[in-house]
Amino acid sequence: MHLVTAEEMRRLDRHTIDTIGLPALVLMENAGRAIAEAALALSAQLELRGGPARWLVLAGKGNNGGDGLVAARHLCEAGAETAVVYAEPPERLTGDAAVQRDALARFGIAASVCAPGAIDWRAYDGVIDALLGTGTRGAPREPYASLIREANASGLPIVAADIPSGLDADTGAVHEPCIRADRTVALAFRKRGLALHPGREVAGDVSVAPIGIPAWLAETYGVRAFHLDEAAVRKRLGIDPSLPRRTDTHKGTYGHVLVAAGSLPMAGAGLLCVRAALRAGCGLATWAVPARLAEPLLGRVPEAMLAPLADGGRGDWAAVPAEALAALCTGRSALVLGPGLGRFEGDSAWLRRVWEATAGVVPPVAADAGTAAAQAGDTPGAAAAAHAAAATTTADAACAASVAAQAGDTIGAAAITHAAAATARATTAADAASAASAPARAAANRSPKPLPLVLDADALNMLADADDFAGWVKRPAGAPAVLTPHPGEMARLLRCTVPEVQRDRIGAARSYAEKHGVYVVLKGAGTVIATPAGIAYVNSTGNAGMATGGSGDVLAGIIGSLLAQGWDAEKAAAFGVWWHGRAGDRAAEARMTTASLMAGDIADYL
Ligand SMILES: NC(=O)C1=CN([C@@H]2O[C@H](COP(=O)(O)OP(=O)(O)OC[C@H]3O[C@@H](n4cnc5c(N)ncnc54)[C@H](OP(=O)(O)O)[C@@H]3O)[C@@H](O)[C@H]2O)[C@H](O)CC1
Ligand SMILES: [K+]
Repeated sequence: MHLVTAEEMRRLDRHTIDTIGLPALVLMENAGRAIAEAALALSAQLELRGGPARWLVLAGKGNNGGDGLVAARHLCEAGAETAVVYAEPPERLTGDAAVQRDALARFGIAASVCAPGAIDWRAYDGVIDALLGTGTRGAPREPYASLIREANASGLPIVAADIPSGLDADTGAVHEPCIRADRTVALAFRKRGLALHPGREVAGDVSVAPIGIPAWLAETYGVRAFHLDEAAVRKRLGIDPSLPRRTDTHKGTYGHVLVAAGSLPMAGAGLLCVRAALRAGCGLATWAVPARLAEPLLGRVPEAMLAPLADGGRGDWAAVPAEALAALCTGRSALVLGPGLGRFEGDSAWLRRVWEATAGVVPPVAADAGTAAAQAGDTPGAAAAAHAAAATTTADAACAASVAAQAGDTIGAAAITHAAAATARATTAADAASAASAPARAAANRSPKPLPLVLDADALNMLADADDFAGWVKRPAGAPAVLTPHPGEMARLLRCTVPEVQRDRIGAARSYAEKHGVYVVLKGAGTVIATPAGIAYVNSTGNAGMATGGSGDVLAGIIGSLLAQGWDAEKAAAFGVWWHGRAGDRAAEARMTTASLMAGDIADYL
């Protein structure tokens, strides 16, 4: 379940040898035996030509090579025809690997030294790659490089010891050349590079073999990266993926998510997000949209409620005050903001007001009436009043009234209805404001209730453009922020390049999460989830068919829905990502090719 770096592995290795007292040769013996067992299991599946399986072990000069030599012995004992090719003259082997070299010679196993082009690959049924392990630095040099190329070209099944030779154990970067394994037997712990792309593609089926290093040692040494598979979902996150429910529950038990998403050219983003949120189990979902979109969207998701926000007839968010959205948050249990939102003038400051309102801070409002109400501590009232002040049409003022009403704020609603009437009488915006301000000012003294927030898509670009993010209010424990950037958005947030993000995805997500106290979901193959406490998960589910428009909107809806159901952010983000990938895999299985996958299919297979 843990994902370790080469350096962490060395420390765990040393502790086991020096403090626990298991000799390194014991670890190597266990390692080699596990590799041999994996090879034998693979032979059992292969259609061999009748006789015993013929295995070729490629051995480097380090301990990875030593593991291979042990595997050769066990294969031989199990009746397989086994030969060893050393990448370097065997006298260069030292320490435990040299012990194994000598034992191998006395065992009577055929061994030769590599001469590029001299191996008759047709004489074997499979290859054990024990050339390079966690001691690799940079791209394989000769003669390792030639052996790797020949092994790949042989078409024989390859079992890699610990990692495929040529793979960067820490980052998942694949050097040229790199072994393309059918199976990898990771020793003691899965190395990070086996979970991260592109390393994951060259590793084949990965299994983790216990070799005598206790799993708890990883915790002691502060290993805080995890492979997110079903075992981790169950054991580490403590989640039963069938999400059983108590019978004596009702829709109110499962939270109410508010999705603020969609604009004229991208209304579908909101549609996907809301549908996914409902499929992910929230009791209620409200979809806030620019008012112009409301009518065409009526009935498209009959299970969700629509909350039209006065938009001056534009069909986008440019004229929607942040306070109007903040007002809608009252009575909701999570907000998803961003899918299909678009960009507009002053949007970073707009986002800050939503951020602060959802963090429990009274947002500063533009209009006098709003300011007065805000000073009275009445956010929905303030928002409604500000909204009304900004309203220039009867329709917008009426829309503001509906916002206040939906927020459950009857005083604010009354204020706005008042304002709407004022506007309808063709009075000025100032009249509307003053009509609104009195009742709003009289509103009860109460602080806005903080709620969890998911920021996706353009909301992330707004955040990236905010020069003052470090100064934004820190979110209280019950109102975490989950950010779901793709690598481009992550690069903008970190002010670096996409290749820099991709070179160290765990580091990128983790550094931003720790610095800003947020949860980061860095999307892409092997999605990384990072927490403010420095814990990171690398997801194991999903497929390339999910690289399609709307897939991220579905994910944001799932995470928002889980947050609305009261899940803590680490579980909501990690399980949400795993479930999203799992649904994508199930959807792909139902089609002829992953290429046919559409984002809506993912929501359908939740
Ligand atoms: N996990 C455990 O506790 C155990 C792991 N075992 C296995 O040991 C390896 C790590 O072994 P190590 O000896 O540290 O390293 P390698 O075998 O990977 O590499 C050895 C030498 O290879 C040379 N090297 C490094 N980079 C390159 C390169 N790019 N091209 C060619 N050669 C390279 C380097 O020698 P130099 O002379 O060049 O410095 C290395 O010394 C681990 O992966 C497990 O398989 C134990 O067997 C059991 C316990
Ligand atoms: K290897």
